[in-house]
Amino acid sequence: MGKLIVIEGADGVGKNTAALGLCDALNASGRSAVVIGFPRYGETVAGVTIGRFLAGEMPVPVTAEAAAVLYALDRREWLPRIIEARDTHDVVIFDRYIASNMAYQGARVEAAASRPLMDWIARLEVEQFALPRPDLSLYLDTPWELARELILQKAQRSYTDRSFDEYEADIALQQRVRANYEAIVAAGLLGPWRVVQTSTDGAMRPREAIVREIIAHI
Ligand SMILES: Nc1ncnc2c1ncn2[C@@H]1O[C@H](COP(=O)(O)OP(=O)(O)OP(=O)(O)O)[C@@H](O)[C@H]1O
Ligand SMILES: Cc1cn([C@H]2C[C@H](O)[C@@H](COP(=O)(O)O)O2)c(=O)[nH]c1=O
Repeated sequence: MGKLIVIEGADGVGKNTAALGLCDALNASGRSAVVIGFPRYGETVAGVTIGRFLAGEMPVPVTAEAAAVLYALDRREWLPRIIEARDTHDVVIFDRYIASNMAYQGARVEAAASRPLMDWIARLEVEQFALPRPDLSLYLDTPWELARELILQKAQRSYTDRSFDEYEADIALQQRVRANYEAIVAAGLLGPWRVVQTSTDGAMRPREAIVREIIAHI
């Protein structure tokens, strides 16, 4: 049964780039690896709905609880593929997983309700939806000014033509998301966790250096 490795962090911190680089490096070294990213835009009922609300196209407000259930459902709809990937590979790399839901939706409620919502999401996804726990999670720590520049460099997205989607456009939300990730890592929720500093002197480290550090943690 393959190991489950999660790459986490705020928007635009380089998760997808690191996940694909890690996958290539593992495959080149003779271990079979595959990347599964969430949300599954356009591929699940929940993923289609998530794309719509991130694009600002939902006719009704999407509360933190409603969004949390949709993101969890997106993973539950994809669970057979997760199990198949785990059964047929040495390593399954997730580009976002349950901690994304905890950090983001926990940032969309008032401070006192944040930790209870994060704990509720973890129970929903692990206990009710039977999603497997990660073997190791890596938090990519990228300064937010740099992450915003990287978001602008991203290729065209499937779900929106905007430069910043609804969550990316909200700078205060992004700051609370980062604080939540730091709290999740410090408390070891769905851990173990390792933190990877992705930049030096205000610039991104080369992708290969980030991947080497992640492999050392694995
Ligand atoms: N180490 C790096 N050096 C230079 N550019 C990078 C590096 N990592 C990522 N980038 C660039 O930054 C942009 C965002 O990267 P990426 O898509 O990997 O971020 P992400 O965290 O997955 O974003 P999102 O949260 O929005 O899905 C891309 O254009 C990518 O090529
Ligand atoms: C998986 C997942 C994601 N989110 C949030 C985080 C991002 O702002 C968006 C979409 O992710 P992307 O990497 O920019 O494509 O959704 C979330 O709140 N809960 C989740 O489970």
